[in-house]
Amino acid sequence: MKHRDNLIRHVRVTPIAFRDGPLLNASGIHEPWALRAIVEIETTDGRVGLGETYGDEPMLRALDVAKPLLEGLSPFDLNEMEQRVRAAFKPAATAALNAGAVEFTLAPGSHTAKNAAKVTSALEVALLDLQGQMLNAPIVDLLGGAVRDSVAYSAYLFFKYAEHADKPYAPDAWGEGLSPAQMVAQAQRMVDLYGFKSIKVKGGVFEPAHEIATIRALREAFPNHPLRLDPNANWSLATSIQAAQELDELLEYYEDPTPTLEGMAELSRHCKSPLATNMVVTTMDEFRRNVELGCKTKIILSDHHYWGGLRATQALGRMCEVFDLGLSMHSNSHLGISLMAMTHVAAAVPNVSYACDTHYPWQEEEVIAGGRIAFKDGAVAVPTKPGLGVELDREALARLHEQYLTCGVRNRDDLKQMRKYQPDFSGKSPRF
Ligand SMILES: O=C([O-])[C@@H](O)[C@@H](O)[C@H](O)[C@@H](O)C(=O)[O-]
Ligand SMILES: [Mg+2]
Repeated sequence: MKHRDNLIRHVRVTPIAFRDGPLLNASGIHEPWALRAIVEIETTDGRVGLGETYGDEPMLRALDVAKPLLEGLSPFDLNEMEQRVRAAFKPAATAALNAGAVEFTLAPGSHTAKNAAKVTSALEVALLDLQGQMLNAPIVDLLGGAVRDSVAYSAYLFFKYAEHADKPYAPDAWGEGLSPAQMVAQAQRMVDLYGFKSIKVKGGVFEPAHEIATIRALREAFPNHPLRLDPNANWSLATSIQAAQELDELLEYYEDPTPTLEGMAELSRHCKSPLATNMVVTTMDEFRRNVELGCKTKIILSDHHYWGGLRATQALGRMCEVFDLGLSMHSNSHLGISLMAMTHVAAAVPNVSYACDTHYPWQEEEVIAGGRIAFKDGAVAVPTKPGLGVELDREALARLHEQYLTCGVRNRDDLKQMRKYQPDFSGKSPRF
């Protein structure tokens, strides 16, 4: 049988909800349940390719629209799949879908532009998984082969409460993380458990002075670990400039302290730390505008989930090389299928020059067979099994789907959740 004789027979999307900690951020706080969608693409010979992506309602609807687009394709038709998805999700087509049925409303506002990229990515990973299984090769080999044996991740610290306001299950093992000393303890635990060699702090939560004090405490406790702070654009330009005077000595990079590309460009004139982003350069259009502004935002945090997939992330890597920009990797609450996809692509992009972000240590539950993916010395070994290298644990999938059905969360809303703790929480941004 020729590889192209094997066609796509069925696409299944299963929304899941898994436990997530009370992690604080600029918008508010994580809800007790994080949502993802597990994509399974089945071929005529009975193989199943896996993908993992966002599980909020607009994404589920977008995937519903995308399912029939795979009809008649082979897992090797990535370009044709992408063209079909682009045609179905270009703004006019999206408007028509939205007009057709109110409940069809896809991702709102500026995110509309990302619908095609998000859908392409979810499908591409599952199709690459199938290709790898058919060719008996890991995905990284389909991307040109690994340039490293393992992919380094950073310890991703969050200010956090000890437990959720709603108390839907027993508190996690991490305890409260509010004071600088508690954050040092959180970092120590994460470094001890996983061996991370870089540390990132999710900021934009407390007064900048408190977050700077936390970074100082971490610097003292971990003199050799590069440190990053990410206030998620919750600091005004003036606050970011002022904070830079102290942070410049302490940070490996200063991630999205202030909103807009223009704000970041202005900030760059007043600080020494390189500026990194996953907020102001999220599409090729924004990439071009960053170039027009003189590439003042120096490090791009790629994320295959919204950049359009693994091959698109490789293309982004090339673009960063051309414009002499650094490259790192962003994450959101995710499970092992995503971690594997991130690891394959990071292994195939030579200029991923920083340890990548991952929320994985915060997740207790899994949907893949064989237990949690291991970190050694802060890194995940590049998989060598065919395809993604992971299989679904069907019982776990059923359990996490049941949690989705009963948890009541349908769209992530960190602000609404925060108001359960602080009813007058404004959600104003930038707040400091
Ligand atoms: O999980 C969070 O709270 C993060 O704030 C996440 O939503 C961000 O997208 C992300 O981690 C970031 O680096 O901005
Ligand atoms: Mg960020």
